[in-house]
Amino acid sequence: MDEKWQKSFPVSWDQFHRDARALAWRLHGEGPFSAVVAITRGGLVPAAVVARELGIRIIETVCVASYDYEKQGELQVLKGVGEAVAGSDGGKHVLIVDDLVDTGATARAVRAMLPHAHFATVYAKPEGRPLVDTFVTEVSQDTWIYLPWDMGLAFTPPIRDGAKV
Ligand SMILES: O=P(O)(O)OC[C@H]1O[C@H](OP(=O)(O)OP(=O)(O)O)[C@H](O)[C@@H]1O
Ligand SMILES: O=c1[nH]c(=O)c2nc[nH]c2[nH]1
Ligand SMILES: [Mg+2]
Repeated sequence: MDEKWQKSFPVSWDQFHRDARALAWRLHGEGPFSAVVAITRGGLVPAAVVARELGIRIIETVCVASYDYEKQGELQVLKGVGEAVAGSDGGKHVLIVDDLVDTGATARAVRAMLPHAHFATVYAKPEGRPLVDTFVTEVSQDTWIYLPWDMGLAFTPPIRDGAKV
């Protein structure tokens, strides 16, 4: 692990589903929302859960890439928000969903596209937190969140032999 990341926060599918559902509960009172914009790829999974819970059927994507594993590179917007969802009102009644906010670079870029939309993430780190309207769990800035789609089952050495928390 890069020395910038001192702690790890592994999340199972079960836990992620529970946390995404908790996000939907928090968003329930904020709407109504006419559409969800998922920030790919990480936002696709919570967007599906939230859209199911809140009965939203219009799902749009904004495609952004910035990290190559744990290294942050230049932010690239590969696909913007379609006109049908973006409209002319700056995204009023639109819900933007991502898995997490870290430095806030991704959130800042997408917020600029839809300034009046509601921005929601499952996890938030302190630097990015001010950019998010609704989130579920905060983790420290030096924590790397391991999402379930990036992991597989593997042997873990006993604590006595140097297993890391
Ligand atoms: O707040 P930031 O510092 O911008 O980091 C947060 C973003 O980084 C990750 O996406 P990534 O660019 O790795 O692409 P992915 O969703 O396809 O994994 C994560 O899913 C967020 O979208
Ligand atoms: O899987 C991830 N975990 C993180 O903590 C993170 N921060 C930015 N991008 C990230 N992706
Ligand atoms: Mg992402």
